[in-house]
Amino acid sequence: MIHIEKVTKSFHGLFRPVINEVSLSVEKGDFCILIGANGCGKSTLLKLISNEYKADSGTIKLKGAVAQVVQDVNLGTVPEMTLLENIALNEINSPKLLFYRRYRNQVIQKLKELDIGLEEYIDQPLKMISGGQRQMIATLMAIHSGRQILLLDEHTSALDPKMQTLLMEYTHKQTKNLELTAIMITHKMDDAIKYGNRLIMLHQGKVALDFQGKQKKALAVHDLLAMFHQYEDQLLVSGGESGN
Ligand SMILES: Nc1ncnc2c1ncn2[C@@H]1O[C@H](COP(=O)(O)OP(=O)(O)OP(=O)(O)O)[C@@H](O)[C@H]1O
Repeated sequence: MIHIEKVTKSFHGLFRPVINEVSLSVEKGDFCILIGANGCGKSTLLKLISNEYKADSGTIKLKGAVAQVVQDVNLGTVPEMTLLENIALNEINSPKLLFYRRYRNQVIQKLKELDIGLEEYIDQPLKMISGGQRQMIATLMAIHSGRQILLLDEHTSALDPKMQTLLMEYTHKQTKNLELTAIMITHKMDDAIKYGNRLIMLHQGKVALDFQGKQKKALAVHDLLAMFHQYEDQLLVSGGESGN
C-alpha cells in the first residue's frame, strides 16, 4: 500500500514545484500505470516514494519495502561482479552461504522462466551483459527481491519490440502472482491501456486524470491519446477523477 498526502517537491531554479500537492493512494495488489509528458514529474514522484528524494511538504506512508527498476540499469549493481552475485546482493534477505548451491539453482530456474537463455550468463561479470539484457535482469531482480512494492521507470525502454512484449507480459503476470503493489511509468499508450487496473496522468506536477475500475476498462488507446494531446495543448478535459 502507498499513501501519498499533499506532497510537494521543488527544485532550485524551477519556477513551479515539480510535484504540487499530490494526494494519491495505491492499494495492495494494484498495478498502476503512470503517464504524462516529458518533465511532468513522473520519475520525481517515484523517487519520492522510494525515499531517494525528500518531499518539501506532505507525507508518504508505505506498507512494505520498495524494489525499483530505474532507467539507469547500472544503478545499484556492481559491474565487476557476476550476474548471480548481483542478484544475491539485491535480495532483501541475503542467501546464506551454506545454501548457496540451492539458491543458485533457484536463480537459474527464475532466469529460465523468461526463456531467452539469460541463465547462460549467470557466472559472467555483469559488465559483459548487454544493456537490454541488464534491463531484463534488473526487472527480474526487483520482482523477486522479496519486496512488496515495485516501482518501474520505463523498464522496457532499452529492449527490442519482441523483448518489450515478453518482459511486459512477464512483469504483469509475476506482479499478480506475487501480489505486489506496482507503479509503472510508460510512454507507450498501448501498454498503458493493456496492463494495469489503474491509470494516472500527471500534468505539471498534479494528478490530471485518474482512471480505475470500469472507467479504466472502457478506455481505448485513441481516447487516451486524445486526452494526452488536449492536456498538452493546455485545454481542460473533464471525465477523469481528479486526485487533487
Ligand atoms: N535532481 C534534480 N535536480 C534538479 N531538477 C530536477 C531533478 N530531478 C528532476 N528535476 C527536474 O524536475 C522536472 C521533472 O523531472 P522528472 O524526471 O520527474 O520528469 P519525467 O516526467 O519523469 O520526465 P521523462 O518522461 O522525460 O522521463 C524536470 O524539469 C527535471 O529537470
